[in-house]
Amino acid sequence: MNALAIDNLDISYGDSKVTHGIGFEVAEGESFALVGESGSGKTTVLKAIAGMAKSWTGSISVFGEQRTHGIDRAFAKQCQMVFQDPYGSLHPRKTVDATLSEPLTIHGIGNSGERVDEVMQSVGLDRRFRFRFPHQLSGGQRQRVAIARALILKPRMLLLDEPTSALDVSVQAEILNLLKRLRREQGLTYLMVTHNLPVVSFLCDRLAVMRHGRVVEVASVDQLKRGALVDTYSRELTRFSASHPKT
Ligand SMILES: Nc1ncnc2c1ncn2[C@@H]1O[C@H](COP(=O)(O)OP(=O)(O)OP(=O)(O)O)[C@@H](O)[C@H]1O
Repeated sequence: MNALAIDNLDISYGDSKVTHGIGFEVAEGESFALVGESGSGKTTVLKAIAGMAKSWTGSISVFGEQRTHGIDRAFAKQCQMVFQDPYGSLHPRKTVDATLSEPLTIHGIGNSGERVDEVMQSVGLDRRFRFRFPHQLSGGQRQRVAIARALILKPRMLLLDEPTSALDVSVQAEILNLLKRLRREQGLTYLMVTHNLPVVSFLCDRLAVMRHGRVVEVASVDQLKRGALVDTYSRELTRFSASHPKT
């Protein structure tokens, strides 16, 4: 079964249509990247899947279930989103413990103490951080908390919106290694938005290149590494990335 199947997806903000006939599929256990120029609609696609962009037509199916236009509990247990900026996405007045316990309370799951302990361990957060607030953590630690929050309900898929781009370069590799390990250990499926093609090569199996709200090419990471993308814009993007490796 596919983890995700998107077909003919048009997403709008008000009168402005942002994506046009988007379609791609992500297999269970696969790591799939959305790349392309700024404003091409990559984050908007993640938001529509997550129920945060409500005006769309077409079809979005997650583990065989058609998505509705909102956020529902059954979906939240299957699929969670991790945002770019861990500081902005964590409540400043909630401790790590409160942040991680909240989804369990909402879903009526007991055993909260043990589950929080277990998830903190799985993302490499020491116990001593459990009752700290976001401002008492480093950027990398905050992103570990955000990933832990996404994992606490044991979802099968993560939507990752540039999960390392707000972090110091020295911390980016740690978080990428963590995401790679978690995927292997938990059999997770990833759909990740990034500008960084080396990140795609490191963490993904396939990618879709987006431009002006359309998918212009779907390719394997092997093709990317061999410089064998075929679309003119995709080739420009890889050339640009090779000459500007840090962008
Ligand atoms: N909440 C919103 N209301 C209105 N327009 C929006 C909203 N969010 C995004 N847009 C517009 O939708 C288009 C796509 O934005 P989106 O953030 O999906 O692009 P992106 O490819 O993820 O860009 P980036 O790589 O810079 O993050 C842009 O023109 C953007 O200005």
